[in-house]
Amino acid sequence: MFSIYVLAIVILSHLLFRWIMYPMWFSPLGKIPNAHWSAPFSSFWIQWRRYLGKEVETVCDAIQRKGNIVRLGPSELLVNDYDGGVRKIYGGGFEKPDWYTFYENHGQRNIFTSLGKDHVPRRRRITNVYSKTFIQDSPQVREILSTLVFQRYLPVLQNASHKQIPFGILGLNLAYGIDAVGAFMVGLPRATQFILDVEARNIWLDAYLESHPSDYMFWLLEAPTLTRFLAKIGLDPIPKSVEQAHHKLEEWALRLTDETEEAWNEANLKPHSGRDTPIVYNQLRLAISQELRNSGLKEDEASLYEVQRLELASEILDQLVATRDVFGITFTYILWEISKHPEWQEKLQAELRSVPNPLYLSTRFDDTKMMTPKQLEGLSILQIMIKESMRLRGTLPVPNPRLTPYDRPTTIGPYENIPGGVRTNSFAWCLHRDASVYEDPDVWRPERWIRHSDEREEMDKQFWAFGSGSRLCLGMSFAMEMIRYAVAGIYTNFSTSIVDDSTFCTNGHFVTGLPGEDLVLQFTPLDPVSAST
Ligand code: HEM
Repeated sequence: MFSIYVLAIVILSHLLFRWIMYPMWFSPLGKIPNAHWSAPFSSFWIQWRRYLGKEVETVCDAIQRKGNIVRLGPSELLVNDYDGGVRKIYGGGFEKPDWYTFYENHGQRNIFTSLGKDHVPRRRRITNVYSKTFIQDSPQVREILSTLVFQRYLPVLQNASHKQIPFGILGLNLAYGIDAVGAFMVGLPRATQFILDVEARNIWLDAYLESHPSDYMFWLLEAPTLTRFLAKIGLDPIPKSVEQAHHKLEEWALRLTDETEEAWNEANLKPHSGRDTPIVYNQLRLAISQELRNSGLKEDEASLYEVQRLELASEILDQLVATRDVFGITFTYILWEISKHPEWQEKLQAELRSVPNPLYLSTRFDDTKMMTPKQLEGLSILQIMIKESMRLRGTLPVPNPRLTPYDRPTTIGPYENIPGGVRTNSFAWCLHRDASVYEDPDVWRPERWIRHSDEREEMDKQFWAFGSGSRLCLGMSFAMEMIRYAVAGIYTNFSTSIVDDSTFCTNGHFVTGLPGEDLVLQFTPLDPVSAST
């Protein structure tokens, strides 16, 4: 009898030490302030907040109360200290967790989801065509952007402005991003034409929304293993329609890949010209062929191995999904801010119309005389207005999770000996609202980017709209080029004012492109006399 009591006491003491005392006082994470009293013992609290869709406000509140490095769960941290943590975590190549697996297509990893040693060679296949130098010097990119902005996108706005009807801009902006990135990847003739074809656009966007369902993203991102297990025992929390919609997009991407492969083969006989060139596909395809040859496999140039075909399709779909996820929404936020600030809008218009070759929208528009990317980038008012808008709302407020390395203890800020496998989370949203770096962080103030000073250097360093380190956004330079040309095209030719933003940006609401969300603007043509000269 006595020995049973002793055994029970030993077990209880062990459990008490293992699950309460160790995580609270003895673990290296024990020194880090807790966002919630239960954080050392359980992830329930933070996961529940995520489940309720309140992650961002929860972490903002935790930073206010507890500082820039906070414990969210037994093995999970929030890191909002750039020099003490973010730089090391993202610059040091800390691994991505299971969170990203959801973004695989065809069961194949892509650049975004690749892990460990698989990442660098994948990214290297196409980094050169996504580099700023390539994009700014490429005549094909220029042709693509001039076709999309001046022959498709702006005429839609011109039409609305002639009829004096307010225009809901979000759908058009989503379409612009997908059409442009698609044209860059697979060539203009094969890319989508969603700017013009609203019906096809809506079918694709609906399939996207069904396959990325906001009501179930918690399960898909935060609990993929549990979700798979529940599905196996017949308790799948995710409706079948989600997988079906994803499958539909995968089939679509595969068809696009096959069409581009056909064009690739034909181009061996008759090379592509200009904007018809599938720039990214060519690059990927050449790299994959080379890898096949290096591995000793004999490749028949005309037929891709099935795995490579799926890999190409996975990459193409992922980059279009990345564009859908962030580009159109970010671009719409920029137009929203510019529309809210008429005094800055006027400064922008004056700058854009004072250059030697303004981007006037006229039937005589000649893209060979179009402002060059470098000229555009040199327009300071344009630059600072875009940057300030992206500081406030650059992208979806996601945690960009990483894992501390297993092969060595890690130091984050003043906290040493953090073991391997601890999840860290950092949000551009919070870094951009750090009052010690950005004075009055909630205020849209482009002039903060004008002065060159130590403060400006700090602000640039902490500007994290595109992430940092080895997993910096691959599409950053292309996205910035798309934004600059479209914003410049709009404000050379129109003024914008807000008609209705009640479904776009309300307090505590993050736009994801759901039906019902929109930004309705009035486009007023600017001085038609000079616009037709
Ligand atoms: C304004 C538009 C955009 C913003 C704000 C943005 C933001 C980001 C951010 C913050 C990351 C890092 C995510 C992480 O580490 O978890 C990222 C990665 C990535 N983005 Fe973008 N992005 C934009 C447009 C695009 C476009 C147009 C493409 C199309 C090619 C793209 C492709 C990617 C890819 C492939 C990655 C993964 C890179 C890697 O893991 O090596 N993004 N983006």
